[in-house]
Amino acid sequence: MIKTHGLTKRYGRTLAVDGVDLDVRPGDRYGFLGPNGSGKTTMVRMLLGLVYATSGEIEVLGEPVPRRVHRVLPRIGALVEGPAAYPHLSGRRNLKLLDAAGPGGPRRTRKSRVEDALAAVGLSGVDSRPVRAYSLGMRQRLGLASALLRKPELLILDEPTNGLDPRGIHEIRDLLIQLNEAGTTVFLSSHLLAEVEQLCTRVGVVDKGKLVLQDELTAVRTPTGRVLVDSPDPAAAVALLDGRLEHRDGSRLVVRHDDPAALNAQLVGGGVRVAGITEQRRTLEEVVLEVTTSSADRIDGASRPGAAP
Ligand SMILES: Nc1ncnc2c1ncn2[C@@H]1O[C@H](COP(=O)(O)OP(=O)(O)OP(=O)(O)O)[C@@H](O)[C@H]1O
Repeated sequence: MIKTHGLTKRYGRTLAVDGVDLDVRPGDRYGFLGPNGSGKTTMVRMLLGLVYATSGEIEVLGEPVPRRVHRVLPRIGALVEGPAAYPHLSGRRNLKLLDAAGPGGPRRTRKSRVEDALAAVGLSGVDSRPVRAYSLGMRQRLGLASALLRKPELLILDEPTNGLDPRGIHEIRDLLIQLNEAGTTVFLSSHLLAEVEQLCTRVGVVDKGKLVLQDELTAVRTPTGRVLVDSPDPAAAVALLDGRLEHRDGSRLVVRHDDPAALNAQLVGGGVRVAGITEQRRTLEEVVLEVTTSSADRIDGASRPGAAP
């Protein structure tokens, strides 16, 4: 779906993207994760032919970009930082103009295409007020609606939940999962670990322009060699565990063990009731901290004494 080879972008002395080999496969919900300033936006812009690479190759939907980007763009939906819209027109009017401008489909079905896109992003009740009166979250939703107008095979989204409140984030996540299950491949950039962990099936981690990790989320989140047990008979469980108990918090036990099924059989066989049992896996945060260096510009700039808030 998206492949890059040795993709590099230099702005003067700044190496914004450094030799990235991206591999986004059909059906992925791919999270491109990195702190602010790590090169995510530059990467997204290069994929869309908006910025030229210094070196390296890009292929999107089997076509070389930027050379054949005109063939690619009608098949994808994109949302890049600060979605553009005519501020004096309503969201609905903006979408109609956008639909008319592209190879969206016949004019008589335009209204239904626009209403479908508005409904998908939770904006169907929007009135005729101009876009300049929209909140940041509404603008973001409108941007997503424009990305959906052409029922794209691939969505490329730069920080799609920027400016949304928790409910909005939840709705957009559900929408992206729904679209993905209906066949759309989703590529999104984000600096939010939790967002990627909850939404994505595959993850790429970028650090100072370099791709330091790329894999399926389940492969990344490897087992820790611990099993989490919840039992209404914790004391009896501990007695059976033979020194393998690592931690106990009320009815919850952390046990050094790598086979939850075998442990469950042992506990139940010993007369211990088990309310819940799962294998503990590393969190995405632990994995990311391991593969990235400390991020110079993460947040610390604003918290320095005397720095502007
Ligand atoms: N047009 C430009 N001219 C010069 N430097 C740039 C330009 N665009 C980006 N950069 C630099 O390239 C690096 C990567 O920036 P980029 O915006 O791609 O990162 P990002 O991960 O998207 O960050 P953010 O989430 O803050 O947008 C930064 O050091 C940035 O200052």
